[in-house]
Amino acid sequence: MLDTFEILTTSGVVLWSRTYAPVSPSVVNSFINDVFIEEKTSVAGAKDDQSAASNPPYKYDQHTLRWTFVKELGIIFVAVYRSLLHLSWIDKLVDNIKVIFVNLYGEQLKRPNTTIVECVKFDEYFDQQLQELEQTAAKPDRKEVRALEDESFSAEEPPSPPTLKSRPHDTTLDSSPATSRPGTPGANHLVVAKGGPGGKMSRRAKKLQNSSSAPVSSGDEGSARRPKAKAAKKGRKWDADGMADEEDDVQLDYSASKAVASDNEAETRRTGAVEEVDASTWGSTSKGKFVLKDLGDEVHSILAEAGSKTKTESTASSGLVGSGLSAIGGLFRNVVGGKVLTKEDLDKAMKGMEEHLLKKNVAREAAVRLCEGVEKELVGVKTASFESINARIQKAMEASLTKMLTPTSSLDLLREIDSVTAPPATSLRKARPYVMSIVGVNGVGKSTNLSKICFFLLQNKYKVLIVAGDTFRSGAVEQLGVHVRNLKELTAREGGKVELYEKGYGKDAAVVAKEAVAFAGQQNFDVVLIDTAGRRHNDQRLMSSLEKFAKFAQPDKILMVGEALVGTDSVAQARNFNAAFGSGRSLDGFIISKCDTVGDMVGTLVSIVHATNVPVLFVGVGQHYSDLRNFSVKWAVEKLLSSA
Ligand SMILES: Nc1nc2c(ncn2[C@@H]2O[C@H](COP(=O)(O)OP(=O)(O)OP(=O)(O)O)[C@@H](O)[C@H]2O)c(=O)[nH]1
Repeated sequence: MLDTFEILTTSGVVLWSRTYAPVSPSVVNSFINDVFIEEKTSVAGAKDDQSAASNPPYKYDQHTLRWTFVKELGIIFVAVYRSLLHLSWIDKLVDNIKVIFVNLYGEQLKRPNTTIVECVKFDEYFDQQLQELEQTAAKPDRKEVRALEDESFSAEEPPSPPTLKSRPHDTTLDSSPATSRPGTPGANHLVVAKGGPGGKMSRRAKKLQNSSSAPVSSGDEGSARRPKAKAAKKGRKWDADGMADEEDDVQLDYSASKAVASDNEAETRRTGAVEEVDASTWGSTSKGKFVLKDLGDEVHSILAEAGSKTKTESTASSGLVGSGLSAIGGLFRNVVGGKVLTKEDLDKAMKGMEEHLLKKNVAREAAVRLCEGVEKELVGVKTASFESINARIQKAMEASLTKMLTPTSSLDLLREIDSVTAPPATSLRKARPYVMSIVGVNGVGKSTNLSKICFFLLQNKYKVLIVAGDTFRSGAVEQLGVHVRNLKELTAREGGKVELYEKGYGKDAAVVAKEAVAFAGQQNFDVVLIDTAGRRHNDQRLMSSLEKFAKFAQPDKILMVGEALVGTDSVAQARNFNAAFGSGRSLDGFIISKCDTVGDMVGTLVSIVHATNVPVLFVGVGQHYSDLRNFSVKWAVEKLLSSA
């Protein structure tokens, strides 16, 4: 969609760029020449904070350029795309990127003798914004399609996932080449030299560098830019006895999957993906440890801060995303101020709120409970004016959601692990490995997210044993083996260590898990991560084996992976898994996977927390090892309350 984005000085020095499709250098050159040198399009009167939408688009050679600039710093932000396309979000992207970049590097660039500004981390911020805005923009299309296909569409249907993107510098989970967006060459993480000898990189030089490393155009840029569809994982069907209805009688032949694995490995080596992992792209150190960072929160707070500075601009016109509370406020226009609110006054508004939550994929029973909480908060409140009612309503909704989603105890995983693997000298407990197991229905992302957690632990230098506890589905052990090989390569230089414990197929998973935990103790592993077979939550027989599993493996933590796009089934899934481990044992947390595919329809996490009172620990936001985030209540509330 977007061909290239550049941040450059008015004299043509590229500070940072991201290229998705080759664009002739003459496009941006002539833009700079016409607009900033010859001033054919006047910028003299342009203000520092002029938004991209206020600047006339520049068109050249079938390309449209949307731009803005910061006069004080002499920096231009320009997005280039094919004129044939209509990118409704492009102005917002340009404006938000300007705000973020200036926030991050503005002060440095203002210093008189600045010679170097490291922009390595800016890739992440850019990706976050691009992904968020693309997803926001994709929503109306989905609705239109649904409206055409089915007039009676209900919010409980899972949304069709938007296209997935590859992050150029991330490590792919499946090791398949990241073809969707050609990677920005490493040198694009500019070391900006301002005034330093030999430090400047001209835009032209930059282009040459880009073109030498960017993939050759196929001549079909449209398709080249479209992410390659990933073959959907085939869900295994179970019969009444808990056996798979296919392949059972077949001699399991893993040669094919092994071939796939080695192909993937070869591809990984060829692309160098695993070589290029950079922990700083997703973790930040805290007391010497990496913590999962919440980029969305950070970006939103940068944007919100910038927005609050611009008092004259309304939230919508400031180009900020995620300003959902005001959208909800609209539901309550029927409420008048200056009176003590009664249940009757609020009835209509509560219905509107319920509908809104249903559209966000929140299960009905959870939506009803949330509305009750808000209503309780508001009945009896005396308000002076409409505005204050509005503010109270927004606050009450936010409070209700926040209360529901906020865990009641600390979820510091690393501290928990340390307390088990290295108990204080005064403790009577002996050091032992920390055991974690992952459960869930088929294909939700158990192995993938287990691997993401492992990557996180390896970044923190833990010694991890991954246990192939899916002794049932053909290929499951080999798939986990591929993850382990990738993780090994990734962390070879980091100091962490990971091994696979596997006993093939057909064995009792509970026994394998127990033996693995004992093995981990003997071999001084810090953490044992046990993968388990996917199972339907309403399959009594398969679910009952979880009780034995919990008894044998004695996990410190049992996490269930739930898909963000699952819909109303999430409540039953969460309840059944939570109850499957026998008396005295239940789930310890959820990982909500595939959040990147649902935009702001993140209601599933509300539904499952409501159903179980078990907290969400992590969210999966993509198909890379680094695409795991700590769950942020603020992030979720913002998404849930944004306009549907
Ligand atoms: N977009 C996206 N895809 C994900 C995410 N997590 C997992 N996936 C994908 O979901 C698919 C299934 O993931 P697996 O980890 O194999 O799922 P599983 O639950 O272990 O599958 P079974 O073992 O068959 O039950 C894979 O294609 C993953 O790449 C995520 O956060 N975002």
